[in-house]
Amino acid sequence: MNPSPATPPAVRVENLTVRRRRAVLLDSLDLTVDRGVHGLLGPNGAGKTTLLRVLATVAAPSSGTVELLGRAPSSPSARTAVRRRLGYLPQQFGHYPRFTVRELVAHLAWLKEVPAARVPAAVERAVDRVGLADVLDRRMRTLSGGQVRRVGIAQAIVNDPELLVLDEPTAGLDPEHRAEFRALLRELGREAAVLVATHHVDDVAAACDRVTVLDRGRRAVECTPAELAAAAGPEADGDTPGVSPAERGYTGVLRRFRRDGTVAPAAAVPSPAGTAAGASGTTGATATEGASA
Ligand SMILES: Nc1ncnc2c1ncn2[C@@H]1O[C@H](COP(=O)(O)OP(=O)(O)OP(=O)(O)O)[C@@H](O)[C@H]1O
Repeated sequence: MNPSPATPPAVRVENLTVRRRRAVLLDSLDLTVDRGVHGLLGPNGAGKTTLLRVLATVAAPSSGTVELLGRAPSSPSARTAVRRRLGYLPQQFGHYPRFTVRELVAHLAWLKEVPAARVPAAVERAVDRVGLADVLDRRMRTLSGGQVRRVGIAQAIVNDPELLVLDEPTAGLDPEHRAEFRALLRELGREAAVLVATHHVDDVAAACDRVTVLDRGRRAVECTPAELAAAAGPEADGDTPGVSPAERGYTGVLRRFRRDGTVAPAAAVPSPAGTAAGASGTTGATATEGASA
């Protein structure tokens, strides 16, 4: 019997560098992402959006290797093939204010070449999954900012993508819908590779299997949320009230990375049971190298 060929990772990035004029936005980055939810953390300007734009095939790398769903998106036909299997919520989700929610999501489904007969049901399912079934036939211009963001998530998942790239999906969402979105993220991660950039460290702790912390275009660490929570070290702010273990771990990792230029994987590993900040699906592995309308 022939063994089945190994499935390539959804994302394989090696030595990725992105330069714009004289600035280095991403510096020799390595990243491998498989099925599950992978969080991307980092301060303003760290390069999260730049990385996600490359992974969504809307920005080109200056150098390095990028493979998405097993192929390099280096030709127009390869990019089209990848985009059919990709979902992307950009940081700025542009839309047509006069379209209804149904029309907008259907339009995006059409752009992603979802077979016409499947579009109506796919639209209703995607909109229902983000909790907007009751505004399906409302015009976009009548929605709140948080509702528009959720339509953005609906259009990203309407084609049941194998690779889902979400840039700050919870920006502007109220606490109830953020909690619902975490549950949706976990559900999506069972079927797809999901990359999510956020400033909500606790969203990562609650919904991600792995996390990468970027700083100034470089990777500070890649680990599980439990390892991040356990990595606070003396650099983080003690037991500041209101600061979660995951947030302390994030701060400690960043400060150590800036001081030493590296964060040893061992620093992120010790994770006695119960110290994780609600991490789900963590494997305990050591830190590894790893269209808007
Ligand atoms: N087209 C461009 N030309 C030059 N510099 C750019 C360009 N786009 C982004 N930058 C710079 O690249 C850096 C990384 O930006 P990026 O938007 O990727 O960061 P980010 O981590 O997503 O930040 P934020 O959390 O604020 O959204 C920033 O310093 C930004 O000013």
